[in-house]
Amino acid sequence: MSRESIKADLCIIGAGAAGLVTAAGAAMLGRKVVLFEAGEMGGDCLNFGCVPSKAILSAAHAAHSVRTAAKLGVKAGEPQIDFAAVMDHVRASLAAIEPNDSQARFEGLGVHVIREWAHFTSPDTVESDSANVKAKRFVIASGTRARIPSIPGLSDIPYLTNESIWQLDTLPAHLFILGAGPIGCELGQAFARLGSKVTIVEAGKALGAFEPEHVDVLRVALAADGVRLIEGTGVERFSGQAGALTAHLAGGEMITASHLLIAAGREPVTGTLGLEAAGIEADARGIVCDDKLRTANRRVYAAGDIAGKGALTHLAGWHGSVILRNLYYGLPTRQSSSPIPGCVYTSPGLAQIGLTESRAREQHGDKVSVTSWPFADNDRAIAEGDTAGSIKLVLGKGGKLLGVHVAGARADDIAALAAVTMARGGTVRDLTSPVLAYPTRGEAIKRAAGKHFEPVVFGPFAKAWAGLLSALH
Ligand SMILES: Cc1cc2nc3c(=O)[nH]c(=O)nc-3n(C[C@H](O)[C@H](O)[C@H](O)COP(=O)(O)OP(=O)(O)OC[C@H]3O[C@@H](n4cnc5c(N)ncnc54)[C@H](O)[C@@H]3O)c2cc1C
Ligand SMILES: NC(=O)c1ccc[n+]([C@@H]2O[C@H](COP(=O)([O-])OP(=O)(O)OC[C@H]3O[C@@H](n4cnc5c(N)ncnc54)[C@H](O)[C@@H]3O)[C@@H](O)[C@H]2O)c1
Repeated sequence: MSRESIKADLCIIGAGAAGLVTAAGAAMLGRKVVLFEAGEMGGDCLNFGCVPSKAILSAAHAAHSVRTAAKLGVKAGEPQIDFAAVMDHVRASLAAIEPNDSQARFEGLGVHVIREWAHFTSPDTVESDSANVKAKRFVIASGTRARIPSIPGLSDIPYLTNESIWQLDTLPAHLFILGAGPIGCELGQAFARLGSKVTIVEAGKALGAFEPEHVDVLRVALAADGVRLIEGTGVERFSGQAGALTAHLAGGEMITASHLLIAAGREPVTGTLGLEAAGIEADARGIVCDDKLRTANRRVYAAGDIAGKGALTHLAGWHGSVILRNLYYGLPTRQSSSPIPGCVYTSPGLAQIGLTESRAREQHGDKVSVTSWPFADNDRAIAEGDTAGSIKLVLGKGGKLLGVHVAGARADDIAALAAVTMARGGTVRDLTSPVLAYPTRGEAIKRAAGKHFEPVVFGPFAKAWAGLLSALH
C-alpha cells in the first residue's frame, strides 16, 4: 500500500490527555502537527476512566444521600435504582465532554489527525497504514491499560476491566473486584451504593500511597456501604463460568460472584510502537525518559501515563505543558517541578499532595512536624451531618509544606487550596494568612495551620506582650 509522505514539526502518538494538550498547544503556536490515534479520541480519561467513573459515582452518591437523608429529618426510604438510566447518565456525561477532545475540534486547530496505529520505522520516522511521517520532534503518549495478573484460571473465565465495565446493561448481583487501588475503591463504592453486593480482595493494603489513618476513614465508610474489603490476601486461582465465578483465596476461602472486575494496576502500551527502530528503551513502568521527558532518542519525548511517572490526567496534561515549554517557549522545565495532587472520589474522598508523613520522615528526619484538624470540629461539616475525616499538614524545616492530606467530603476541592500554596513553595504560614469564608470545609486547613502556631501565638511571651500593650492603652 502506498503511504502519504508527510513532513511535520511534531508527530504525536496517542490522543489521550497528554497527546491532546501537546497537540493543541503546538498547533496554536503555528507548528505543523500530526496526531495518531488508533482508538477513541480522548483516550482512557474520557472513554474508560475519569469521566465514566465520576459519572457513576455521582449516581451512587445520590443514592447514598437518599438512603441516609433520614439522619437530617428527611424520610425518603430506599432509593429505586434504574441502572439503565444510570448508564444513560454515564454516556451523556461522555457525550457532553467529547466535543472538547474530538477529531473535528483538533482539525479545526490545524492538527492533522490520523485514526490509525502508528509505529517508528527509524529514529525520525513514524508510519501507519496510510501515512509516513518525518518530523523534527515526536511525542509518545500511548498510555496504559489494565494489567491482568497471571492467576491460574483467570484466562478461562469472563472478566471486566475499566474498558468493558461501561458496557454493562444490568447491575451485577455480586461484583468481585481484584485490587483496592483508586479504581477498585471508587468502583467498589459506586456499585455497592447502586445495590450490588461488592467484595474487594487486595494483596497488600488498600490505597497504599495514601495516609494510613485517612484510608481508615474510607474503610469505615466502605464497610457501612456493605463493601467487604479483604486485605493482605491474594487469589490463588479462579474457576467457574459466566454468572458464577469463584475466587479461591490464599487463606482457603472461596467466594463466588456474578461478575469479576480486574483493577490490579496498569501496564504501559508499548508493544505496537516499534521502539527499537527509534533507539528508545522501555521498562515495566513505561518509556525510559528524563525529568524533561526526553528519551534516549533526543527527538522523542514521552508524556502521560507512558512516561512512567504516575497515572493521572492532570499529570498527563502537565507533561504536555512541560514539552511545549521546553520545545517552543525555550523555558527549561522539569516535570518534577510541580507537586501533583492525587484524589480518590469516594465518599469520604481522599486527597493528597506531596509527601506522606512516613515518606517525609524518611527524607527529612526529625525536621518533620505534623499538624491536623478534624472535620468533627468544623462547623460546616457538623451542619451537614458529615464529620468523617480530617486535614493533615506535613511540615519540614521552616514550616515548609511537604505534604497536605485530606479525608472527608469535598477533599478534592479543599486540596486545591493547598496545591496553589505548594506550587509556590509555600509554608504553613501561607495557609494562616488568607481570610476564608465561614462556614466552609476549607477553613479546616487554616485551623490545622493555625494550630501549628498556637504555642507561640498564645504562649507566655505573647501573653506578657498583650498584657503590656493593654496596660499602655
Ligand atoms: C477507571 C479509571 C479512572 C480514572 N480516574 C481518574 C481520575 O479521576 N483523575 C485522574 O487524574 N486520572 C484518572 N485516571 C487516570 C487517567 O485516565 C490517565 O492518567 C489518563 O487517561 C492518561 O492519559 P494519557 O494521555 O497518558 O493516555 P491515554 O488516555 O491512555 O491515551 C493514550 C491513547 O493512545 C492511543 N494509542 C496507544 N498506542 C497507539 C499507537 N501505537 N498508535 C496510535 N494510537 C495509540 C490509545 O488508543 C489511547 O487512546 C483514571 C483511570 C482509570 C482507568
Ligand atoms: N481518582 C483518581 O485519580 C484515579 C482513579 C482511578 C485510577 N486512577 C489512576 O489509575 C491508576 C491505576 O489504578 P488501579 O487502581 O488499577 O491501580 P493501583 O496500582 O493504584 O492499585 C492496584 C491495586 O491492586 C493490588 N493488586 C495488584 N495485583 C493484585 C492481585 N493479584 N491480587 C490482589 N490485589 C492485587 C495492588 O496491591 C494495588 O493496591 C492509579 O494508579 C491512578 O493513578 C486515578
